[in-house]
Amino acid sequence: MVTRAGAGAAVAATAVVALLSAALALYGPPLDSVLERTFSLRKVHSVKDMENTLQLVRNIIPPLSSTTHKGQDGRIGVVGGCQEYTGAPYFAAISALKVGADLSHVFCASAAAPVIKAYSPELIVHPVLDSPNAVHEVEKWLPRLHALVVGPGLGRDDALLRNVQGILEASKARDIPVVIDADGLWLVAQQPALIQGYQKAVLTPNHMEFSRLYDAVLRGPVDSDDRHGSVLRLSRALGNVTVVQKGERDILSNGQQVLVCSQEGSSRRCGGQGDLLSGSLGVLVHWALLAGPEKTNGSSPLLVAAFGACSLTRQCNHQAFQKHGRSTTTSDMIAEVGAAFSKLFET
Ligand SMILES: NC(=O)C1=CN([C@@H]2O[C@H](COP(=O)(O)OP(=O)(O)OC[C@H]3O[C@@H](n4cnc5c(N)ncnc54)[C@H](O)[C@@H]3O)[C@@H](O)[C@H]2O)[C@@H](O)CC1
Ligand SMILES: Nc1ncnc2c1ncn2[C@@H]1O[C@H](COP(=O)(O)OP(=O)(O)OP(=O)(O)O)[C@@H](O)[C@H]1O
Ligand SMILES: [Mg+2]
Repeated sequence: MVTRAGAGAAVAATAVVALLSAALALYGPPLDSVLERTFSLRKVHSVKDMENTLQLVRNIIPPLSSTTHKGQDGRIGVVGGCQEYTGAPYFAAISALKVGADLSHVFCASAAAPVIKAYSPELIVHPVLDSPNAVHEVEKWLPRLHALVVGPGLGRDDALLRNVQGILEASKARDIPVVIDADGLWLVAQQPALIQGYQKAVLTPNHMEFSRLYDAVLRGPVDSDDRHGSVLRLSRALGNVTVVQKGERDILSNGQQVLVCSQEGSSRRCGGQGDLLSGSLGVLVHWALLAGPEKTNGSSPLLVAAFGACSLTRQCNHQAFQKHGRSTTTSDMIAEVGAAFSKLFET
């Protein structure tokens, strides 16, 4: 952990922490009161809160043990990858493995499959997403998967999106946690009802994806002076689905709590960093739900998982930038996952 490691101010990480107890009603108290309490707490407790939230992340990480069998620490599926985009699903799926999942599957369009297979012998790649039986082909794997990451490199082809809609519906019916990113968010912006109220969904929009979703769900533009309120409002409007708005600081909310992650990264903004985040989050969501709220001290397991994935991605970015500067790419960041994970979580 950075502060304990003595890096002190070199790493600015801030979590604005849990505001309200689990006893809150579904839609919680008025927005203003949540935000007011968020910021008054934050002024006083930011560094302590950061440390406390990272401790909650540590609590959900399963210990390595000689008695666990292959698969127990996570079988993750990434739904994405088309003719244009093969890097994004690879980055997400390999990140899940590097964080500690045992098996990582990619369900992609047929044109993307040989390319993704050639990047890595470690991934299990299914060329099914553009098949007429796509939903069935993915559905038969669902009982063996702990979490899905939907959207990296998916593209916006209507036929593929229709199949992904079916896959999302099948996943919800089985109560499988889903992280929705990239073009998966495009689909959700067209049909918010797809994830409305699904408590095991986490959305990870970047700046543009957030604006699009906000506009689709709340029928108005984002107030750029009020990012925290905007994230809280979107989460509530979606029925308390967890939302992670990525940016200079990552803002996370489940409509009841707001967390802020400003773990020090770098100024390098190469493509693919968000894929590292969503792939890592797939594993952490599984671990957090397995651990349950007693390990997260009453905080939402999904929020704790999301805070962990944001901190880890930013720490990877920081470490890679120290070595490679302007030439840093997402592959350099993935090479840092092990060391970044140890630094943040294995103290
Ligand atoms: N190597 C690959 O295969 C990669 C593929 N990717 C895929 O590319 C597809 C499209 O993703 P995009 O992220 O481009 O989505 P969008 O097509 O919604 O575009 C986002 C746009 O927002 C802009 N933007 C980002 N942050 C901004 C900010 N703070 N202020 C203003 N503008 C901002 C970006 O420049 C980009 O043009 C997805 O399927 C995604 O997964 C990306 O993940 C990158 C890597
Ligand atoms: N201005 C910034 N300063 C520091 N970190 C940032 C900044 N913007 C984004 N990040 C971090 O970069 C990571 C990816 O966020 P980004 O907004 O680039 O996602 P994305 O556009 O979905 O990426 P991708 O190219 O993979 O699709 C997140 O961990 C986020 O915290
Ligand atoms: Mg993205």
